[in-house]
Amino acid sequence: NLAALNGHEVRLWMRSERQAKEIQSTNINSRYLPKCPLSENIQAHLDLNQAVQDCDHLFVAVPSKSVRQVVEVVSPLLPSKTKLLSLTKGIEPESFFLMSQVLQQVAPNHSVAVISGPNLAKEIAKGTISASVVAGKDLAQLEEIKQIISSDEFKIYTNPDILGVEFGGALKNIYAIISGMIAALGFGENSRAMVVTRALAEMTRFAVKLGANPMTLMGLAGIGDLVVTCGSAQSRNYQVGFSIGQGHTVAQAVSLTGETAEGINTLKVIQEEAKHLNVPMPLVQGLYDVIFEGRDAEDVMSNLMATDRPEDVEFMVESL
Ligand SMILES: NC(=O)C1=CN([C@@H]2O[C@H](COP(=O)(O)OP(=O)(O)OC[C@H]3O[C@@H](n4cnc5c(N)ncnc54)[C@H](O)[C@@H]3O)[C@@H](O)[C@H]2O)C=CC1
Ligand SMILES: O=C(CO)COP(=O)(O)O
Repeated sequence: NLAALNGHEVRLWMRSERQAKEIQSTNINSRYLPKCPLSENIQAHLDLNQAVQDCDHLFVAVPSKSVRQVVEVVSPLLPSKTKLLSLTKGIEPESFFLMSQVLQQVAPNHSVAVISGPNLAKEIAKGTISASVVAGKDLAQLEEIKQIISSDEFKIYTNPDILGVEFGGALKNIYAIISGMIAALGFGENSRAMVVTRALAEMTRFAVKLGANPMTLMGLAGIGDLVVTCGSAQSRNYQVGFSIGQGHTVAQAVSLTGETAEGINTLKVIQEEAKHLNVPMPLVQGLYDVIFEGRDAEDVMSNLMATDRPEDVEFMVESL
């Protein structure tokens, strides 16, 4: 919608004929954005071939579990000029690939960039002021993306560190679940602030182990997204955590949101990889114990910090 409001022709590929017809006739997507009239520059298409014909930029915004299968279908249909942008925040379990790595593998002859940051979709659709960070090797592509979706209400920053941007966006969903869970358990604002701070330490520790720049996690894709997702009941991951804290099972909690909550899948992948790489992540392990080992949430959260490292911050910036 941001691109369409800037006058660009936007084609939305949809599987539901009812939803496509609704958007074509009313410019409303009642299933996901019921109160946000969409730009008339958006055309809904059921036919993927039509949707990507002569396409300059392909925005991939499906859940991480679907990215590979969708891009495998669409890749052969793309013109050679098409550049790919991933909006998806997740990690592929089997390969431990980030979304940019999946896209690069499936569409090796196309430029790939990623976008992430504090971006609750409904607020962006309502035009509230937001910002995102884009990362990628093709600097022309980053500039084009800025031109396509920037506005007075939506600012785009750039960062060369694709790993840091993608790990920030994927890992923050785990901590949003914890934040919702402790809110439901009656822990206070101080506890949330401690969780957010220690989450940043864990995310940075892990991302740096995988080659990211620690300073990237101090930006929109790290602390920015962590703050909004851990602090807002609009976050589906926060909602899932809150429901779990109320005593619902994970399956019940996920179905209550009715939308995608990437944090459950990301938790499984990160817990396993952190153990394999010997990266201490007590918050990740604690949530894993609650969700997959059936440990009592209150006990786990109360004892959690006993196992954390004593340093407040680990990545001291050398004197500038
Ligand atoms: N909703 C938000 O506020 C934000 C979401 N994201 C990320 O965007 C990604 C997608 O999540 P949402 O759009 O929020 O989820 P959603 O559950 O709201 O919508 C997912 C969309 O993908 C479609 N879809 C699912 N599987 C598909 C498949 N195999 N083939 C074709 N279409 C398929 C669904 O029909 C639906 O339209 C996630 O990784 C999420 O973290 C990123 C920033 C903000
Ligand atoms: O990524 C998001 C905000 O930046 C959306 O968060 P949820 O997926 O938890 O709703």
